[in-house]
Amino acid sequence: MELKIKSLHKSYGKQKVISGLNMDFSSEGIHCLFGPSGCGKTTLVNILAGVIPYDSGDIQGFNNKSFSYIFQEERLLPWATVEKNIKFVLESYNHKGDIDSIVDNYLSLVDLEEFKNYYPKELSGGMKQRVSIARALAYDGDILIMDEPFKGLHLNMKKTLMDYIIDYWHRKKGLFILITHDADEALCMANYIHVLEGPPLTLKKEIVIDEPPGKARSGIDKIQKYREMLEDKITE
Ligand SMILES: Nc1ncnc2c1ncn2[C@@H]1O[C@H](COP(=O)(O)OP(=O)(O)OP(=O)(O)O)[C@@H](O)[C@H]1O
Repeated sequence: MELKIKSLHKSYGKQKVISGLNMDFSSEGIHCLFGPSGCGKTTLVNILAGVIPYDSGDIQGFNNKSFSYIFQEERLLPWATVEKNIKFVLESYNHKGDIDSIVDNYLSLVDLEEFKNYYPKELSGGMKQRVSIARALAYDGDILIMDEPFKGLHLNMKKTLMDYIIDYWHRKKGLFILITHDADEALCMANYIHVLEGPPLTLKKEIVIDEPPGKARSGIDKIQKYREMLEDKITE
């Protein structure tokens, strides 16, 4: 399946955030966008998901896809309970299946079953982030976009969710995009790491991990090799 960006341009006023970017997401896997704060990663995934427009260029293969999107900020509906926040998305898109049990399953995954009747303002930042993760996973779109999904989460919860998302990829396959600043997260989850800089957003290097998503961490020697490649690229 061709999933490509060709000669993409995007400016905010006079600031060129993306200027002639070419990237290829056609290979199945977890693709990590790894780059410094402000280089344009969120702008790029917002364009891919159709959240914001682009100025010019060609985006191939993304138009007819549905997206599950874990936004960097949790974007919950303030007037709806935790349960309704997830149900609302599933019902709006005529999700097939038993919506009540889907909601319960994902609330259990993020350890929030007891908070299903709470409103967002009654939750901590990390709890809101977990609702947002549950909502995106429950929606089960064609492409999963995760913009710093584990920021602020406790280590155990982060590990549970990383394992879940890796298993989920192995069941579903296709394209998952992970934005992170954390080399360990990138190395643990991804099999393609696009090392970026900017703005304007530029692809500095693509590291292909010769293992399926999640598998590189099974051997310390394996992960070390890729860590050295990644650290080389950061310090270059
Ligand atoms: N809506 C907007 N209006 C104007 N400028 C924006 C807007 N959104 C982002 N920018 C600018 O575009 C640049 C890239 O922002 P973007 O959020 O895409 O970066 P990022 O790599 O995702 O950063 P971070 O890792 O900190 O989330 C930044 O300089 C930012 O200030």
